[in-house]
Parts: sequence; C-alpha cells; structure tokens
Amino acid sequence: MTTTVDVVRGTENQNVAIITLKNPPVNALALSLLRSFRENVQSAQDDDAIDAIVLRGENGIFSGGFDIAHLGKTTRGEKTENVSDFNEILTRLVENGKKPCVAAISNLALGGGLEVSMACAARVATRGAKLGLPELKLGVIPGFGGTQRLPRLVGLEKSLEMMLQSKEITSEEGARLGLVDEVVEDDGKSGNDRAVVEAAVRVAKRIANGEKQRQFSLTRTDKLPRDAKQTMGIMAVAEGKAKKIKAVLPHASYCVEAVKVGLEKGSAEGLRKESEMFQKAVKSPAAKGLVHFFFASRATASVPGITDQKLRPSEVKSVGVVGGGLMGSGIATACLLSGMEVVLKEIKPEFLQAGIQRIEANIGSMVKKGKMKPEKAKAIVGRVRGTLDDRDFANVDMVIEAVIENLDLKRKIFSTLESIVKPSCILSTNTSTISIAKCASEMRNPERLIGAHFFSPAHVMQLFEIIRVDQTPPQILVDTLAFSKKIKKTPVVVGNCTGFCVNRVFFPYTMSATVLVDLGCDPYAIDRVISMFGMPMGPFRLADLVGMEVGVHVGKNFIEDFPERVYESPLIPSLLDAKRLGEKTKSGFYSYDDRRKASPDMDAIAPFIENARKNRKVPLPGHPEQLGFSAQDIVEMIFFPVVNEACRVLDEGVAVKAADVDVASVLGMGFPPFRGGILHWADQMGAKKIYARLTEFGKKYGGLYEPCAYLTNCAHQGKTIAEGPNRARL
Ligand SMILES: C[C@H](O)CC(=O)SCCNC(=O)CCNC(=O)[C@H](O)C(C)(C)COP(=O)(O)OP(=O)(O)OC[C@H]1O[C@@H](n2cnc3c(N)ncnc32)[C@H](O)[C@@H]1OP(=O)(O)O
Repeated sequence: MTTTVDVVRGTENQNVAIITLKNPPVNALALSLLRSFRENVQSAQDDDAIDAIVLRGENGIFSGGFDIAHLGKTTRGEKTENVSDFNEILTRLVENGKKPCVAAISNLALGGGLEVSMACAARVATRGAKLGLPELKLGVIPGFGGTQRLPRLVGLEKSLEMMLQSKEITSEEGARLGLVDEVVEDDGKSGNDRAVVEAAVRVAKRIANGEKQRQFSLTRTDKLPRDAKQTMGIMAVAEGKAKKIKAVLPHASYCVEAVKVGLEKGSAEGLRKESEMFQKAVKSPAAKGLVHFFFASRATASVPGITDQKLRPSEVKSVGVVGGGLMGSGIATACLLSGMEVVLKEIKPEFLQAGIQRIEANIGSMVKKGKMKPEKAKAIVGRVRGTLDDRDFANVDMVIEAVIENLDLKRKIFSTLESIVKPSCILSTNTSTISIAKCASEMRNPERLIGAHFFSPAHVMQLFEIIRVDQTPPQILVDTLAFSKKIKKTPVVVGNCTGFCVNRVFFPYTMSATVLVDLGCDPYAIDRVISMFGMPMGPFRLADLVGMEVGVHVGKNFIEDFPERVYESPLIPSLLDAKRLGEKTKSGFYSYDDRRKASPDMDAIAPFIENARKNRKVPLPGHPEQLGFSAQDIVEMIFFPVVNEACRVLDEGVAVKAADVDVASVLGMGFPPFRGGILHWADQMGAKKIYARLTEFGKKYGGLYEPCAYLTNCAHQGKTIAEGPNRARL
C-alpha cells in the first residue's frame, strides 16, 4: 500500500513525475498509501527538475476510493487516525501546488479516488471508465472535498444527483459534463494503461507550458447557478430528497448541508463543514451497518473447507433450463445476459412458446428503458434454443430445473436427466421448499444434485442461494460459485433444510404479524411501523405481493416441520378461501387499482380479522384492545423471532457464518442494508435483551417466541451472535 514515482523526462521544461497509486486490487486509499502519496507529491512539487505531475493507479484501475476497512474501524468505534487533513494536502499540494497535476484515470475512480482526481488541474480517462461518489451507500459522505469540487465541475444539480443517488457516470458522460478533459481508447482492462498515461502526460506538459489553461476546481464558478434564486430552487429540491431518505439515515442531509455551506460561504468553509459532517456520519449506526454489509456481501463466496482447497472451477458456458414459467424464463434471461447459451425445455409447444416470449419480454424491457441496443437484444435472444426433448441437454454444462413444486415430478426429472447429461454437468433444482435430498432420491448419484435457488424476478434479484447436502462434492460447489460470479449474483452457500436460509429465517415474520393482528393490532399500522423500520414493505403488503396461495402453501411446510414453534392464524387461509388472493386479484389485505397502487381496505377485511380473533388456535392472554402495542413492541415481536430462527440456522450449520445470514436477509427479504443484516442488527440490540424479550413473549404467546439454545447461550455467556457456534456441520 504505497505510491511510487517514475519520472518521464522530456525536452526542456518537460519533465513529468508519474505517481502510481498501488494497493491491489482496487488501489484503495489506505492510510499508508495516503502518507506515501503526500511524501511523493511533496517531493515532486519541491523538485526543480519536475514540471508537472501525473497520477495513475496500478493494474489498470485508478482507485476505488478511501479504504473502507479503515472506515469500518471508525464505525466500530476503534481508535483510528483522523484523515481529514488529507483534504488540506489535496488543496495545498495537488490543486494549488506549483506544478500542475493531471489524473490518468483507467477504468474507475470512485469516492476518494475521484476526489483525488478532482483536485487535479485536468482528468484524462479511459473510455467507459466509471466515475462517481458512492459514499452515501456506505452511510458516509464524500470527505476528500467531493461536496465542494463536484458541484463546481459538473454543476450543482448533476452533482447532487450523483452524490445523493450514489450514481456513477461513464467517462464519456464526464466529458460532456466537463468533469473529464479527454477520453482515451485504452486497453485499461488488461491492466495496461499506457495510452491514458501518455495522454495525461501530454495534457500535463501543455498545462505546464501554458498552452492549456490550468483549472482550479475549488475556485471555479462557471458551472454553478447564475443567481441565488436558481441555487435556492435546486437546493430546496435536494433538501426535500435528503429528508425523504429515511429519518434513520441522516447522512444525505449532512451531504446537502456541506454543499450548501460551500455555496453560501465559499469552498474553504465548505471543506470545513464537509469534514465535520463526515466525522458525524462515520459514527452513525447506519455507516456501521452499511460498511459491515459491504464486506459481508463480498465474503459470501469464500466457504471454509471448500474454496480454500484451491480447486479450479470449470466454466459454465451453456445451461439447460427445465420449465419456461416465470422462474424458468427469468433464470434463462439471467444466463443469456451473461453470455451463455441456453436450452429451454417445456412439455408442450405452447408452453415453450410462452417461455420464449417471456424471455423476449424481459430483454425487450431493457431495450425500452434504453439500457440495451435492439441489435444486441436480438443477438442475446438468438442464443436461446427451445426444445421438448430432454436429450437436447446432452451437452450443456449445467441444468437448472424450475418446474412447479411437485416432488414426484422433480424426482422423475432428475433420474431421467442423470443418464442424459455429461458427467461434468451440474444438476440443480430451483426449489424453494422441497428437500434437495428428497428430489435426488431416485438418482444413481444423488450427491450430484444441488439447490440453485433464485429469487423472483430471477434476472433482477441479486441473491443466489446454493444448497448443498452433506455429500456434495467440493468441485460442484466451486463450479456453482463460479457460475454465480458469471451471472453477477451474490451467492450464499447453505445447508439443506426446510426453507433453506432465507425462507426459513423469515417464516416468523408473517406469522408474528398475524399474532399481533389476532391480539388486536391494525394490520395497516403494523405495515407502517415495519416500513418505517426500513423494510420495503410490511408483512401484509408482502402477503398480497406473494399471493395467499403461495403464502399458505409455503407456511404449511413450516407448520409440518416445526410444529412446536409456529402460530397458525386463520387470517390468511380465510382470505384465500374468499379468493382475496392479493395483488393478482386486486384484493387481499389491500385493494389495488389498475396501476397496482395499494389502498387499505379495512371495511373489506374487518370480518376476516374478527373471525381470526375469534378462532385463534393458540390461547392469547388479555383483552386484545387493551394490550396497546408501541412501535417498538411491534418491531420486537416481529423481528426477534426472526433473529431466533437465524440463530438456529447458524447453530445447525445451515449457514456457514453470521455475515452470510446478514447478506441473505438483505438481498432475499429486503432487510434494511443500513441495519447491516438481521444478525448484525441483533448484535447491536444485544443477545441479552433479545433473549429476555423472547422469554417474556414466549410465556405469553407460545413456542414461536421461545429463545433457542444458541441465543440463550449467547445471552448467558455475554457473547455476540456473530461469533458463531464455532462448529461447521456441513
Ligand atoms: C473520504 C472518501 O470520500 C470516502 C470514500 O472514498 S469511501 C469509499 C468509496 N468507494 C466505494 O464505495 C467503492 C467501493 N467498491 C466498489 O464499489 C467495488 O468494490 C468496485 C467497483 C471498486 C470493484 O468491484 P468488483 O470488481 O466487483 O470487485 P469487489 O469484489 O467489489 O472488490 C474487490 C476487492 O476490493 C475490495 N475493495 C473495493 N473497494 C474498496 C475500498 N474502497 N476499500 C477497501 N477495499 C475495497 C473489496 O472488498 C474486494 O476485496 P476482496 O477481494 O478481499 O473481497
């Protein structure tokens, strides 16, 4: 983690020092790198033989920004070095130093990386390079001058959009906006950034010679609004947007505040405000949660005992998908978009045609949104081949079965396929409920079958649950992990059990919500509280989205397999009986208009609620209307049993590590990323508190709430849940 200096000697007054940021893989600005950067820039500025400075990153990447591991330490309250004086270095040595600095940006300049480049007099970038200030995604704000320089380089409105939405732009757009001075065709992806560095050296020499005017970002005003009225209008919109970004996430407002001070009092004052706000943001629970989530989501692909065997993954180039329904066509779309050949199998020509049409619609919608050119879409769709014959899977590298949840059907499919596909072919099922071992029970080599659980819509949702059994060969796991990387999904490897990780951990979510309704709570109030907590929607709106049939069907598995810890309210089954199926019938807990807008409909659901309260299957104490639940009670009643089940999943070795459950909860169920994931959040609450509350709820409301052995141990021994049980069963 350092910087190095090379000097390109030229003719008279043409010596350029090239300073390279070195911290693979993305040249993150670690403390040691910042120190070395300061020394090298200072000595180049002091060296009379040097006329200009070019900054570049090693291995074809400029920089992925400030070191997030360091941010993590600060968010956890560990003693760390304050880096705000780096701002002063950028202003004094890079922006205002005697010699002009030019940034040679290959492939990406994000966060602190872009901020370093913005202190330069000019930026040259490779075509397609990604530029952005995504700090808000980490719960912080730009802290190396970004809130002051970006508005002055691209304009106030655009800069606020880029910062508040963590929106990256390409170097081409950067050139249109004035952020990039020159775009260079470069083979930067292979780590060779010669062309961009040469171009940056040329620009640096021209600035040093006075042929090109030197720009000072902090004092520029040409891109800022012309008058106070226009400024106020743009800032008012930004302030409104920042406030809308949940109350628990104040950093958007901090960012707007820093920009505002810079506009009103000048950039020096703005930089001071930025530092103050950065320090405030980095200490917030949201930053802690988001930084945890950043690393957790990158660590899921390492599976102890498997990926450390250093097996070489085989590349999946072709995939066979069994079933062209919603899931099958979504899976096929995801594979096609990642460059694979797809064979789609159906049992009837009309089903096959419908499946292909779904794939065309998925890809066509990207064209409609302007995300893809029609010619490219045509070429992608051209890679899918429909068939009614299993034998067409003979040469594919992987088969993903996505038919209805019928065990006999799945058993038959795999026993047939086993004798058709090549020995190296990965055989997988997309079941979300049925045991993998049961699906494989008629195979000659049942250990060949793994679970490949996509979430709907499969071509959009990020999470990919890989389900293994005790005997799954490591090579199959390694190959499937490589496949997940190829389709750009986040894999979570889990063991075989009812509901696997996501569905199992979250089964108490809706069950607890029905307990609360049966106790007298208003379902719409519950949904509001849970949305305020940060979930994309509350449990009843989710029930409508999923549909009552699916809800009841999936719920049955848990009722059968975990009878001691379920709550069976008649509420959802009675809506199913009355054909209030949810969004698809435009009536469920809510009513829906033609644009799928949900409106509460208490008149319609009151009889169902009344019936559920009368017929609840578990005796509940007290008079419902007198129980009076606060928002905090609702959150705890709903999420503490979810934490409890997540603890079981961890204890049983279904999940390898707590951080995997965090990632699964965020990407699979929409648990708010700023809370870091279900178990990270639980540890912030403390195992002791959760244990105590669950014990209290358990006494009143039964087994759904009784704390499991692992949570009990954590509470009694003062351990965090994330520490894990220290034994991997699978
Ligand atoms: C003061 C400043 O204003 C504050 C800041 O700069 S905060 C940082 C702002 N920067 C960011 O948010 C960018 C974060 N990084 C990313 O978005 C992506 O990693 C990326 C686009 C740079 C690369 O993506 P991709 O190629 O898919 O690789 P990805 O797996 O994400 O990252 C590769 C490795 O680099 C690490 N990494 C990426 N950016 C990092 C950073 N800024 N600091 C530390 N490590 C980083 C990842 O943890 C990963 O490590 P691993 O191999 O040990 O798991």
